[in-house]
Amino acid sequence: MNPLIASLRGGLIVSCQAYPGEPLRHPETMAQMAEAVVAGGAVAVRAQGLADCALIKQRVSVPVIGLWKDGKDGVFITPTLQHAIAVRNCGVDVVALDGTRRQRPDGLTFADTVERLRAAGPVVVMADCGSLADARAARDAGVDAIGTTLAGYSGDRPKSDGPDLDLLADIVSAVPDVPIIAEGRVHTPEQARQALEAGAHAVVVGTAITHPTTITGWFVGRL
Ligand SMILES: CC(=O)N[C@H](C=O)[C@@H](O)[C@H](O)[C@H](O)COP(=O)(O)O
Repeated sequence: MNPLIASLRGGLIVSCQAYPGEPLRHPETMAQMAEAVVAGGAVAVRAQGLADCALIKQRVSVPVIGLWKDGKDGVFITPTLQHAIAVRNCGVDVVALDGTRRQRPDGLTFADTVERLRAAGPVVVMADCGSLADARAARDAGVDAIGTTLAGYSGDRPKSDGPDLDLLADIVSAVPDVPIIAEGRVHTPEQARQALEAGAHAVVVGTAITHPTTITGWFVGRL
C-alpha cells in the first residue's frame, strides 16, 4: 500500500468545497475551512480547484487530496488527463479523478488516463467510483485508493439517503488489495463509524461539516 494512503487508516478526511456562485467559494475561505477541520482532527483534506488546492497545500500539514471539477453532468471530477496533470502540478499529495467506466471528454479510458498520468511524473491516485464494476476496473488500472464518491451519482446505484454501505462492503470484499475510502452522504459520526466497521480504510465527510447552506436547510426543513 502506498505509505501516504496507509497513514490515513481509520481517519476522517474532510472535503472542503464550495460550489459555483456560492458565498464561500474563495480559496482563502476554503483554506481557512481546511485549517479549521485539521484543528478538529482531520487526517487529510480533500479540495477542489487549482487555486484552492495550491493554497490549502501551503496552509495545512496533513495530506491534501486534490481534484478539479469541470462541468456538472457526466464525467466532471478531474475529467481528463490534462485536468489530472494540472491538479498534480499544484503540489497536492493525492490526485482524485472520476474512476467510472463512462466515456471521458478526452476519449481516453480510465486505465489510459492513469497510465499517462503516471508517465508524466510520480503521483498517488484516488479513483472516485460509482459501482463495484468501476472499482474492479480501477484496481486493474493500478490506482492507490478507491473512493465510493460517485455511488448514487453515476447511474449505476440508487442514491441512498446516507452512505452506500452495501456498495462499500461489496467493494471491500471484492477488491481486498486496494484501500477503499468511504465517501458520499456520510452525514453523522455514527455513519462514519459504520463505514470503518464495514471495512473502509478511511472516511471522507464533506457536506455535513463544510457546507453550511445544506446543513442549515436540514434544520429549516425540520421546523
Ligand atoms: C458527487 C460529487 O460531486 N462529489 C464531490 C466530490 O468531491 C463533492 O461534491 C462531495 O461533497 C464529496 O464527495 C463529499 O461528499 P458529501 O458532501 O456527501 O459528504
